[in-house]
Amino acid sequence: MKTASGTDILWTAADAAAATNGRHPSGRTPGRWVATGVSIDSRTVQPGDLFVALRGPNFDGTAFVADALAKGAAAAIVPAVPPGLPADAPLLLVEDGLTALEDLGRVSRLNLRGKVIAVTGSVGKTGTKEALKACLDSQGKTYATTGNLNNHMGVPLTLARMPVDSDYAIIELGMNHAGEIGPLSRMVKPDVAIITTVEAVHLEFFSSVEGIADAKAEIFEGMDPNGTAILNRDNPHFARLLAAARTQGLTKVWSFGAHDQADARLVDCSLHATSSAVTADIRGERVQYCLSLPGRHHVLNSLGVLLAVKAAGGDVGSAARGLSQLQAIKGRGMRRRVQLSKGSFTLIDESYNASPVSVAASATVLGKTDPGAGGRRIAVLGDMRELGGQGASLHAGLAEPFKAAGADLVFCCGPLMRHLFDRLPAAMRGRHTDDSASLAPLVADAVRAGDVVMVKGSAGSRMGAVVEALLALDHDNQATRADAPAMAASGT
Ligand SMILES: CC(=O)N[C@H]1[C@@H](OP(=O)(O)OP(=O)(O)OC[C@H]2O[C@@H](n3ccc(=O)[nH]c3=O)[C@H](O)[C@@H]2O)O[C@H](CO)[C@@H](O)[C@@H]1O[C@H](C)C(=O)N[C@@H](C)C(=O)N[C@H](CCC(=O)N[C@@H](CCC[C@@H](N)C(=O)O)C(=O)O)C(=O)O
Ligand SMILES: Nc1ncnc2c1ncn2[C@@H]1O[C@H](COP(=O)(O)OP(=O)(O)OP(=O)(O)O)[C@@H](O)[C@H]1O
Ligand SMILES: C[C@@H](N)C(=O)N[C@H](C)C(=O)O
Repeated sequence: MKTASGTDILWTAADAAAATNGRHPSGRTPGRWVATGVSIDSRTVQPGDLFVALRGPNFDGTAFVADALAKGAAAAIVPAVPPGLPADAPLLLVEDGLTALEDLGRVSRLNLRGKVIAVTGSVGKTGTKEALKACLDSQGKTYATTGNLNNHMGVPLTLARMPVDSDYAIIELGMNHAGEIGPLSRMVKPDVAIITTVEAVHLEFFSSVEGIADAKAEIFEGMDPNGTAILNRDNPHFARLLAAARTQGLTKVWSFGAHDQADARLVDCSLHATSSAVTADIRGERVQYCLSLPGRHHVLNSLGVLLAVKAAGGDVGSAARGLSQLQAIKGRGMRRRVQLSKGSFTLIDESYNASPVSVAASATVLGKTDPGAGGRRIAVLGDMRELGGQGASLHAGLAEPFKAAGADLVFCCGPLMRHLFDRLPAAMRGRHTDDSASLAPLVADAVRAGDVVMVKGSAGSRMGAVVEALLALDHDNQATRADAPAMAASGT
């Protein structure tokens, strides 16, 4: 159903009331409103949204209903009637806001006519989700999780916003504790589920990486036995995940990787500074493509993407062409050329998140990127969070990847990164400070024309401050994307 201007109608008053068991506070019928979006935040609500009031650690969303309606929200779902609203305000009264959001999500999923591809894994969820979207957009109406909305609120919100006539829905599932993915999977009911990889990420609430594998395997819990599980054949936990899929009754378990028994098998690849040329065999179909993101890790993720496209009934050749159009996004590998008074330097912004495996992968990409004349390879690193008792050793262990990558200087901030800093050869040590705010000006002072500067850290380390300080050096404040042009490329 669409509005007169062609926008998808996601919810009518009657459908939302039926889904949530909600009622108008007056006891009358829920009214005649329609919603073209769903929001849980009055600060970003859009005209036509259905605003769902959640209770959080800092606020009670009910307090923002009037604001949401004033901004054009079509209606609000509330656990209590906010004071001061007219008696005919478009409200649905429910027991609990989050439960109502989950109800909307579940009903939306049941009504979907297309295929759902769910993505989890220790790293690469968002990248894989974005790649799937780019691959499937040309093949049918494709809907995907926005950004990183992957938790117990983000996933039902994502489902509640899903147009039910989508041909493909790509839903990201995240966790940092056991028992979180299972309920999300039962809500999402994936037709195809990918586990990108299992690594020491979010270790804090697990006693072992095997525990993380088991938590990721919960993604099978919501699947029908006819669904397809897609696993990383090169990962040491492959056998454990395969066994879990079988226990869940799944018969179709496909794998990807360089392993010679992988269903999507890497045949050949050459890695360059900003892209890779890949030849792969996807269940007997030979494809060659240019992947416009650098690093072997992205090459391996792309095999999982193509296999998922195949499992969802899409066209692999067309999907492979989509992989040449991907662009790294802010905080996740976006490259900028920053113009100084004389010459320029390249900034690789990886400030969104960090874990041992992803920092090591970024070090390799830094190593593949040749500095310009007189330039150096510089890494600027903030603490990797949520690693529990192994944090110190996992930070120190990053010295080897940066040495192997030929990094010239490493700047660090945060108490955990001290362990890496102390492990580096003296010549590689830039500076170490307590936090990103104090490191930012030191890095800005040190950088010079020709340098390649990679900035990475967990979100909580706020490495965006360093990125901002480097962008502020731009001579005319017009730093340009530097994903493809003019970057020096080196072969494998
Ligand atoms: C509920 C919510 O969305 N909160 C966001 C809000 O927080 P804030 O502190 O302002 O308010 P409250 O939560 O107390 O507010 C209650 C509601 O009131 C609304 N509200 C508030 C003020 C106002 O003026 N108007 C309002 O309407 C408010 O929107 C609430 O609905 O804003 C913060 C800043 O923008 C957000 O950070 C906060 O988001 C929370 C943290 C959240 O979890 N949001 C999800 C929708 C989500 O999916 N977020 C993802 C990040 C997911 C993530 O971290 N994933 C992990 C793995 C999962 C781990 C899991 N166990 C977990 O702990 O989450 C991963 O590694 O990927 C995202 O934002 O990207
Ligand atoms: N297979 C992989 N191996 C190692 N690093 C990877 C792999 N896939 C992606 N990465 C790196 O991991 C980091 C996070 O990527 P991405 O945002 O896609 O992961 P994510 O699982 O969505 O993370 P989060 O949920 O914590 O936001 C990036 O630096 C990315 O380059
Ligand atoms: C913010 C969340 N999506 C995340 O990525 N967390 C890890 C710990 C990080 O910030 O590196």
